[in-house]
Amino acid sequence: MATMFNSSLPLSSTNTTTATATGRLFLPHLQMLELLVALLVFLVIHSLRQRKRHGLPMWPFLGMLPSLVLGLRVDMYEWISQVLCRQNGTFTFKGPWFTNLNCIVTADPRNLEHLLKTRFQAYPKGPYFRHALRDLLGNGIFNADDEIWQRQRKTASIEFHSSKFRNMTTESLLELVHRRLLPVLEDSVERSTAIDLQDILLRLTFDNVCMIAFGVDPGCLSPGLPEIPFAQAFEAATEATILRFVTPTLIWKVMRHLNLGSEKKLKESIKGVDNFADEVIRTRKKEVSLQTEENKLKSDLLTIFMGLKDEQGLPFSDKFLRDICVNFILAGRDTSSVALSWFFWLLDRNPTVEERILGEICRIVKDRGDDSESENLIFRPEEVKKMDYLHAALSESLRLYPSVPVDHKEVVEDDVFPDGTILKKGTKVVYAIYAMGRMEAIWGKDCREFRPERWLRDGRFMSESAYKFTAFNGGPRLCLGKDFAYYQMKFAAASILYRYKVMVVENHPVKPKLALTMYMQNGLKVKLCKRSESELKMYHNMKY
Ligand code: HEM
Repeated sequence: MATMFNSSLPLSSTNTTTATATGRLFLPHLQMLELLVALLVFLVIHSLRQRKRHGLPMWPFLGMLPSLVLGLRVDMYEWISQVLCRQNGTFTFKGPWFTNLNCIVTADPRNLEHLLKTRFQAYPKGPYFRHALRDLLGNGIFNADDEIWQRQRKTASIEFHSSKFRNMTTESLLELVHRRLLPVLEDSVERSTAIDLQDILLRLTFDNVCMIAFGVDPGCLSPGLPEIPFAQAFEAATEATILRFVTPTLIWKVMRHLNLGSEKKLKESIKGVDNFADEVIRTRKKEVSLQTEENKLKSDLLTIFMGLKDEQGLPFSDKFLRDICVNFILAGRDTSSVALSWFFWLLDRNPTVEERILGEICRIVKDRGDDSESENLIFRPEEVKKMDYLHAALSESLRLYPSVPVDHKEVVEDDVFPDGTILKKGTKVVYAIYAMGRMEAIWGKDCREFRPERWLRDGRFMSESAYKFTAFNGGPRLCLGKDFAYYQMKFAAASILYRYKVMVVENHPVKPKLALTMYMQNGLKVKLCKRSESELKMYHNMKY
């Protein structure tokens, strides 16, 4: 037993020695582990406590990126709106240390007025934005600052307000709506098929803006809805350009140098855009040199800028002419169509608003005093102007679903916002237009309701401050196409609504797409139902 016991002693002593040695070996590891856990707990608590001060948790190295990623997975615009509401309208976003994602995000009308008007010179688009868009937009109005921007703005502004230009825009729209849009819609009724209204409206405005900028009609909105190489190249070029905003600058620059991935696609699609522009410019130059009567009557932007001289008294280069036209196409190609898509979706959910719009249209038609057949009825410009309720409903739709959901600037010297936010030179400023439409502090308790009446006083449309309703930007860079866009949307909407009831296909998923313009991610699938004469008569007699 003793032997057994004794013999077990050395064994047990060996065990103890081994255990002690192992313990000694493990102890530092255990302490390390404890230390790491403690550090982690401290970091989590510290990061989450930062949420109170900054609006979002701040993680070491990653900054606020994890919250942004979560926001992207749900609904980015709603996520920004919630953070801004919590932070009283402004917060500082801190990206990971290795990126250039740091920026100040604001939805405070006082700050908007400050950066868009009062201190306009201190808040240009800035080099970050300009570099990312340079390959596609060159030195065009949308992408220019200072004198280059000012000269284009002045010339284009004079043109946009001339009666010759206004006539051209209204006539080209009338042609497109009556010869192309309505037949395509009628065809869907006859065949009883659902259509993607967003796609059709995008085609309409693309053709329209090309007629305004280049004086040519690419024919996207034609029977059979053909694929047009220029439109496809333009679409691909904008999509590839947007990717630059989510890729670290150094990486997309290397990709461009090596002609890889999205940068390769961008190069190819820009070539497609340039080929089309070069051909149009060459042909127009020939026509201008022949001085034909038809040419003298042309009032598209290309023809107008061709007749002008630069500051040295020389004609503008072909590259500059191309930049001017491409920028206008980008500015006007999808903003109105996307706004109209959200508008028709909102009408589907708010039938009383639709009824009031129809009541207004029918009263205006009744005032004509003639027996215009509803099928062939063409709204006159003075009638479109009288449609105050429709104007209010479109503004309300843009308040909730602005075509440009966020915009941005870069401050060129140290500054302080009216709300006290301190900005260092070079800071990027994002103004959250979508969030502004959903702030109780700006629009009141019913800010999330679709209520066109908020825009009316005694039945007449009353505009809001451009720093509160920022869908068209404000200050010196206010959207140049604003008046035309309202005319275009009102004319197209009234022409459709007067003829058809637009019904969104049941269970069609509607959500915004993450892009520079707020498209509907899955388009807008609708079925149209023709309105009968008796239904229209009922609206003729409606009191509202
Ligand atoms: C619902 C329709 C529209 C909306 C919501 C809208 C909105 C805007 C916004 C937010 C900007 C400022 C963009 C920025 O500077 O970053 C802008 C600028 C501009 N828009 Fe519009 N737009 C619309 C339609 C149009 C149309 C149809 C045209 C032309 C035919 C047009 C021409 C322009 C131009 C040229 C600029 C640049 C102005 C400048 O920088 O001086 N827009 N628009």
